[in-house]
Amino acid sequence: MSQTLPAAIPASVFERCADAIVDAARELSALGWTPATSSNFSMRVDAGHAAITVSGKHKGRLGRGDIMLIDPDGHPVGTDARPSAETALHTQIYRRWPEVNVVLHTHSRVQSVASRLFAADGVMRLQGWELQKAIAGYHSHESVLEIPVFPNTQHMPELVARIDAWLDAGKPLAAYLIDGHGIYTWGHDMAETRRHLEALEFLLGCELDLKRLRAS
Ligand SMILES: CSC[C@@H](O)[C@@H](O)C(=O)COP(=O)(O)O
Ligand SMILES: [Zn+2]
Repeated sequence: MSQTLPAAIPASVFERCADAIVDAARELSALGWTPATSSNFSMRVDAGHAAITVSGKHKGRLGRGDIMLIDPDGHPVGTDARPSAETALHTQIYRRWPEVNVVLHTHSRVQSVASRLFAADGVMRLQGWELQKAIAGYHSHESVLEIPVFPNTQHMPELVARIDAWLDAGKPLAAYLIDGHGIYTWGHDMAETRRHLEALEFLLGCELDLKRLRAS
């Protein structure tokens, strides 16, 4: 894929973003969280652009050429490559939080099973776990961390509207699950977003273990 950059974006800046995405994708894939071309990743490049994974590639085997530039509406910039099918979820996050610079979406087994198990409640309520403090803004295990589970759909505007409705109701949002699909989380930078994703994977896994043990 060839990427022409707008004059305002130095090649080194785009390449730094692309490399950070490729490295994270490879590591998350090695954990088994991106099976079979699933998952997508992005990073804000400047106020008017984000770098995002192209659609349909195996995320464990990406190169710099598999990362493309989009505008705030998710349209390709300087390339005819096709951005992630879920680009609208990334641009929504950048629109809603100017301080967010990275979005990670994965499909781990734990995330997928948890999304199904808590879909009927519409939310997964986490409380009492020390690791909740790994999520920005949560300072105690006693806090309540709500992870909504939105119904899956191939129609992104529907999903975007549900997420907007949650936020417009004034509810905090650090991540969300999509039923039978996976998780989205975000952060100020790659390190913070990776921390969120790892913490959530751990917390979801603990909740699943508890459910299993209590049922036995
Ligand atoms: C291969 S199934 C997963 C996709 O449908 C989708 O949910 C996903 O995460 C990856 O889509 P992509 O368009 O490659 O970003
Ligand atoms: Zn997905």
